[in-house]
Amino acid sequence: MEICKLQNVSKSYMMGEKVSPLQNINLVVNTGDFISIEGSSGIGKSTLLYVMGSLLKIDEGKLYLDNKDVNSLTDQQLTNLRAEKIGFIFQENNLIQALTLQENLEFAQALGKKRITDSQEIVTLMERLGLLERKDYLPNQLSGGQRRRAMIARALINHPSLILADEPTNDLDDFWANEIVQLFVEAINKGCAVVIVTHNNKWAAEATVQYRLKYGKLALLDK
Ligand SMILES: Nc1ncnc2c1ncn2[C@@H]1O[C@H](COP(=O)(O)OP(=O)(O)OP(=O)(O)O)[C@@H](O)[C@H]1O
Repeated sequence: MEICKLQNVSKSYMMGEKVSPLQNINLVVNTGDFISIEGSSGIGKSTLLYVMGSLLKIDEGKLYLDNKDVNSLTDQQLTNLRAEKIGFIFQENNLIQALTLQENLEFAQALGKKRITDSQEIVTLMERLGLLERKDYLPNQLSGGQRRRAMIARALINHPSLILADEPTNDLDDFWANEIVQLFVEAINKGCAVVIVTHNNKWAAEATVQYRLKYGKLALLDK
């Protein structure tokens, strides 16, 4: 099942000089896909992920999420679609600073498909991510790696159809990075699709489909 499609998508920034990180990009993400996108720093990987999640407006082309042309959706419909179907893992901390880790996850659940909080599910996920003993901590009281895992928990808690993860293994040692990849694989086996952006070849190679972004174009890498 197709969850995200980019059709001839281009995106530029104008800040004095024009930068065009995405030029005529075509990409289809289906349920069950595990896709990695590699590329050097500043090449446009985050831009691509933001575009895929419809968090950045594109200049040209079409974006389809859950088989819907995002241009045909109202802001509210798009907000609901993102909250219900997409789990974002940003490079920057997107946890709510005034809420504890547990409250952050409850808040995320309240915005999700079911719009109910399920404490058992939160406990199970926190346990898996080694965070249970930190459930009452505020985000800024967590270590960098714990905070990264907390951001991943927030993205996974609502069982999204699509996970868009920007450098998800940053701040993590090999043990936890491997655990995160395993969690992604389990989510994929339950019907999710995962797209990770990374400059780490080791974790990129865990994906079943690998792309490299270079000079505005996506190239498929041989496995
Ligand atoms: N809001 C913005 N306004 C102007 N230029 C931007 C903006 N966001 C990104 N850029 C530029 O677009 C290019 C791509 O940035 P992007 O963050 O997508 O790269 P990246 O591959 O994710 O980099 P990194 O691996 O370092 O995180 C960079 O040259 C950056 O300076």
